[in-house]
Amino acid sequence: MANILTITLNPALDLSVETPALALGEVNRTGNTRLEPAGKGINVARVLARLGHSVTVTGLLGEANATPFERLFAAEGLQDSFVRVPGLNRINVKIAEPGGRVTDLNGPGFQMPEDALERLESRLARLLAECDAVVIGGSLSEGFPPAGVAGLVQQANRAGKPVWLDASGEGLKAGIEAGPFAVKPNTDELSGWAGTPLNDMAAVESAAARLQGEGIAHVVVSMGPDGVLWHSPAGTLRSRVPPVRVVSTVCAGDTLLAGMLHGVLDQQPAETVLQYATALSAECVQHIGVGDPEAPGFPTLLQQTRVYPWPGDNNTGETPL
Ligand SMILES: Nc1ncnc2c1ncn2[C@@H]1O[C@H](COP(=O)(O)OP(=O)(O)OP(=O)(O)O)[C@@H](O)[C@H]1O
Ligand SMILES: O=P(O)(O)OC[C@@]1(O)O[C@H](CO)[C@@H](O)[C@@H]1O
Repeated sequence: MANILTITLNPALDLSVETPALALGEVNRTGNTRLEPAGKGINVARVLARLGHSVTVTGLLGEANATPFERLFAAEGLQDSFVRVPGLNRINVKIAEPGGRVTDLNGPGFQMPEDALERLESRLARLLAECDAVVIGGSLSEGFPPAGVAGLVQQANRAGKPVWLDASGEGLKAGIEAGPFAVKPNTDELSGWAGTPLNDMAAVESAAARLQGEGIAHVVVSMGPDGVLWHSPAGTLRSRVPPVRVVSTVCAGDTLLAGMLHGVLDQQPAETVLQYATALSAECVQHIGVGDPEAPGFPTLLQQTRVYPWPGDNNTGETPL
């Protein structure tokens, strides 16, 4: 198993709320609610640890409400190497309605202190020497320069460590220019990068190919209920998820990324990698929180997840392997 470093620049406490159909402007009586330390890099770390990897979490962590994060890291066996900064980590609200509609209310996060990036870079100098791969996930806290993401990617590249990037907006653009090993945009993020709407598979495919043309080995496009399109050096594959009862799609992209990284590091056949990671993300959407490879229903989901070469023999991509 591998040593993996995940970087979260803007952690969050996720307040997940399951509610009957939301009535805006009314008092809504909710069902299950949960407050849990999160943020993309931390979510990815939790899945990787469940898959047996040794994981160090770093980035910037607001010290004013760090305690629940520290408890989670201890409980999940994650090595805590976060740089503490003054202020509060944001609270992100996730409203999950019947039928699987999720509304995210994501806050801006703490104001980044001037010396924080430098402190993080010097922390990374040591951490990079000890890891096999790096994940950079999520948005940037207030004042964090997008060029800082590029700097982190370059630092990892210089250390010879593959970077898996799951950012958005300007952070994603800057990170891509620095040449990560892999990126995992969802369709909206890919569309933002490409500067064009992606209304069908042909448009998604062509934007993903352009992105890979920037010198990125692996482009993993997550397409919600439409599965995944994966451009790798070995070719292009598409996966489709089995029908599942969706409770919350939050963390599905992080679970997918963790599953992909797990399989690629393990040098498994590409079809196996994508099938496993897609099935794990489908497991994730059936409950609040990250995907669970030990869930009783997971073997069935794995069996039902289809992987196809893209485009397929008949140019529809629908020929199962
Ligand atoms: N409604 C759904 N039904 C089944 N599987 C789903 C559904 N939504 C997402 N998934 C699975 O999870 C993967 C990741 O989902 P998505 O594309 O929504 O990621 P994301 O937007 O990055 O998510 P997040 O940022 O909340 O982690 C999809 O590629 C798919 O395999
Ligand atoms: O605001 P960002 O950093 O883009 O996304 C943050 C976030 O929505 O991503 C995770 C799900 O992927 C959640 O745990 C968290 O609240």
